[in-house]
This record gives sequence, C-alpha cells and structure tokens, in this order.
Amino acid sequence: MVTEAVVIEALKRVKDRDLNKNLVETGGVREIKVKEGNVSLKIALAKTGTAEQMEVQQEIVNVVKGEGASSVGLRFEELSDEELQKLGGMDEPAFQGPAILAPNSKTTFIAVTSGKGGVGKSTVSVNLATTLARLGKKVGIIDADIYGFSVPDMMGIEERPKVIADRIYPVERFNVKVISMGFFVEDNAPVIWRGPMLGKMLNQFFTEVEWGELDYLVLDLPPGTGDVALDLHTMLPHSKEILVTTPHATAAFVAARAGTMAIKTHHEILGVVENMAYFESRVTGEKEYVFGTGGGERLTEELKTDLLGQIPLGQPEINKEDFAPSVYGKTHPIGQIYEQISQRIIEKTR
Ligand SMILES: Nc1ncnc2c1ncn2[C@@H]1O[C@H](COP(=O)(O)OP(=O)(O)OP(=O)(O)O)[C@@H](O)[C@H]1O
Repeated sequence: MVTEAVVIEALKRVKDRDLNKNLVETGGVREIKVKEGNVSLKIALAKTGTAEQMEVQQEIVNVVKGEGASSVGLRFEELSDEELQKLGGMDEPAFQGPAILAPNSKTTFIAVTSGKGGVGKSTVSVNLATTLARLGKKVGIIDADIYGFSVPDMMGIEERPKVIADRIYPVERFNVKVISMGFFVEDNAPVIWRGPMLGKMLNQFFTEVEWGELDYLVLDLPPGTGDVALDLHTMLPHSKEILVTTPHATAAFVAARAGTMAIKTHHEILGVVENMAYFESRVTGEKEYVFGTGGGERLTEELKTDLLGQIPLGQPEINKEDFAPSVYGKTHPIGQIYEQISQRIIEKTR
C-alpha cells in the first residue's frame, strides 16, 4: 500500500536537474498527502517553467505510480534564494566550446572597429598587437575584415599557417600570432560572404586554431555594424572595444553608431583612437590639422569613454630586412604613441 514513507523513498530517486541532487536532499518536498491511493504533492525546484520541470514532473508521476498510487496530483514552486545558497548554488552547465572562449579563459578580447572604412582600423589593430607584444604580452590577432583583409600584407607576412592533424597553427610575426581570412582565399580573389558563412569562419578561428595561451586577442573587424560585428557580439560577450575614427566630424558621427551597438550589447568600450589626427612638419614641428579637429573628442563624449590617443599622419621607416609596410618601429615617434596607448590598454584591462 502506498504510504507517505514509501512516497519519500520514491522521491529520492528523482533529481532536481539544476542542482543534481534528489528532491529529498534539496528539501524540495514541501507537502505530501496520501488518501486512498491518491497522492498529492507540493514540490519546490531550483527553477520552474522549464523543460526540465516537465521531465521531473513525468518522473515523479512514474515513480509514485510505480509504488501503487492510483493518481498523483502535483504543484510546483521555486526554492528560495537562501535555500539555493545553502545548497551551494546551481550547477553551471559544463562549457562545451574551445578553451579560449571558456568563462575562465585568461584572454582579453579586443575588438577594433570603426564606423567608416579607410580610417586606419587595420593599421591601428596591427600596431596595437605588435606593441602589446613588445611590452611582453602574449598576443594574437584575427583579421576578420573580410571585405578588405590586409593584416598579412601590412605585417609583411608571406607564409601561410601550417595545418597539422586538422589544427591550424597561426603565423608568428613580431611575436604576434596572426590569422587572417586572407590566408584561406586563393589569389586575392574577391569573396562574396553571406552572414552565416562569416559567422562560421569566425567560429572556426576560435575552435580550430591552436592559439596556445594568450593575454590579448585583437580582432580587426569589418567597418560598420554588419553581420560580423553582430556575430562577434554574441560569440564574445566579454570582448572589449576600441573605436577608431579620424578627426573628421562625419567619421566620428558614423563611429558613434558602431559604439552605440557596443553599448546596447553590453560591451565595454575601452576607448577611442583618433587616427590621422594631424600632420607634424619635420622641419618646423608645426602641427597641421589636415582632416579637421575634434572628431575623437566628440565621440568620447558621446560614448562616455576615454580618448586613448591621437596618431598623426606618417609612414613607418622602410626596413628592407624586416619588411612590414604598416608596422611602426619602437623608436619611431608613432611607434612610441602606440606604446603609450598599449600601456593604457594594459592598465584598463588589469
Ligand atoms: N596615421 C596614418 N598616417 C598615414 N597613413 C595612414 C595612417 N593610418 C592609416 N594610414 C593608411 O591609410 C590607408 C587605410 O588604412 P587601413 O587599411 O588601416 O584602414 P581601415 O580603416 O582598416 O580600412 P578598411 O576598412 O578599408 O580595411 C592605408 O593605406 C594606411 O597605410
């Protein structure tokens, strides 16, 4: 005959899915009434209104009927916060993805974005990556600018990544591990990318590339607020953003839109880099504001963030032995500015 004691024993065989403990252990059996084979129960779970609740419900009915009950009535409620705390909180579902994306990953993701093309986003990405590495950090860069992958050329990379046993090994240059969409495209052919393809490609860069341990992974994103930027926001909820703009009012205005998306998706904006900020005459030292002034400042005000630095117009020295057309050396005045910006980034991401 079904009794209260029998029902309790049966409920020990049913687990609260979120706590991985049986309903008696969790204190979730709130009420048991047994009357002429009819059992009525009130059960508290960590979470209700979920698919797991439906499973638990079915399992309770099965085990109690298995003990001879002719009917089982059920009501549910949630365990209190204090009870949950005493039970050590809910079991986090085990992370399934690549190590670099795991919640305990030590890698800081820095997405470099701009509103408009041609403002120097790739140049800034490459130089931040190389100076962060120069300052002793373990750094990787993903050239995700599928409309204009330029990072390999800018860094003077001619080789391709090695593939060993289905794992992709990034190319190393100036102590930065580099992966670019350009490595996987034949003969610089134009590519028509559709949204889902872009997301897949990016996902592969996280799952199939052997990054090793990284302090920073810099992402050179396509300009604007398109598919890739959106995918990335979902894929990397903790990534931090740097916005690149020129001093021109229009560039700053468009960049603000990209920044607003970061805010909406709860991404921290590390700050703004104003590129092509001025031209400094080597002869007189006088500064000319060729593209106007104030774009970077206006953007920082709008997004309530910091101006990380202003980079003047200027080309790197050409070094024939170690050719990299867009990487400013340690002693170049612009290289020094990048070093200061990198130092600020390190401070802000400690
Ligand atoms: N501070 C600078 N001084 C002089 N030239 C610069 C500077 N910054 C960038 N450039 C040049 O401007 C051009 C555009 O730069 P870059 O490709 O980095 O821009 P981008 O915003 O990434 O463009 P896209 O979105 O089209 O890829 C390049 O030829 C680059 O060498």
